[in-house]
Amino acid sequence: MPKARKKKVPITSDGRDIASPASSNPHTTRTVIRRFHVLLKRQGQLENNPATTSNAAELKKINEEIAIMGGLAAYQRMSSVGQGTDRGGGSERVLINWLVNMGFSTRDNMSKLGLLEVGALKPDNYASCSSWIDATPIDLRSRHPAIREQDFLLMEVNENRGKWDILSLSLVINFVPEPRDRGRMLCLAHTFLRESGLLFLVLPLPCVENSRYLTFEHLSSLMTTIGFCEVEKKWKQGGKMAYWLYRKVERDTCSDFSPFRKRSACRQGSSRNNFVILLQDL
Ligand SMILES: C[S@@+](CC[C@H](N)C(=O)[O-])C[C@H]1O[C@@H](n2cnc3c(N)ncnc32)[C@H](O)[C@@H]1O
Repeated sequence: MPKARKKKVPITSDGRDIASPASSNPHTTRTVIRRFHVLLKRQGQLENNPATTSNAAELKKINEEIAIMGGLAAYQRMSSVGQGTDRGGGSERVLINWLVNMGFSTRDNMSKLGLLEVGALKPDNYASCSSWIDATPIDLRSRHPAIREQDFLLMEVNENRGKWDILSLSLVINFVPEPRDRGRMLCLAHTFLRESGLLFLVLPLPCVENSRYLTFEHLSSLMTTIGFCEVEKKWKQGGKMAYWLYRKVERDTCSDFSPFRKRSACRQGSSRNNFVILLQDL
């Protein structure tokens, strides 16, 4: 007897429903997210390369695979599953904890802290702190009416210069395929923060622990060059995430971006990844 055929589920659906993350085990989630990163990176490279026939063909194949996987919608769904199960909750908990310890939640007669949350999968990550944090969540693709659909890299510079008390880039830099755009994000964050404003940065630990081009020390000097001073850092051996809190300081007038304009190997070995952040002159 022929086998009954499984009913096909449309995997390219654009469900903006944040309440129903795909059921998935952590291993599947990580595998899919990793594949997305590989595809997005290659997509970015091909889009910036000369338009040859073979590049166009490869780009078409990559775009098809991304679409078959469900596009950004599926990536966001997987990330929100990862946010819940894999990491014991969202990274905002780490930031909130640090801010509470710094006394921000108990300041009298102070206006609320204006927080720009870039790459927000949920609209209410900071709801528990609404008495002292005024959060503005944005994302390339909004999953909820309260999340503004906005590319951070295209935000109006003059409108946002010095506007924000806190800016969150949690698992966003590693999503950006082009290393110079990653650097531009960090520079824009510096511009958008008010004097002494705070930047919350989260990266998957392997981006700094096992990259050929980025170590903790290299990241630290890159951030100093941009004009950030480290306030807090949290990661553990064998963990998945690394968290930092930086304070904006005035950028040195003779800040030299040249050591960060090109890749230079910090570590050797074939098992390394190639994650890198590059800076361009301002
Ligand atoms: C891995 S999710 C991270 C979500 C969440 N912040 C967290 O920590 O789990 C990355 C999100 O960043 C968003 N993103 C990437 N580049 C962006 C940009 N230039 N502007 C706004 N959002 C961006 C993506 O659309 C995606 O939803």
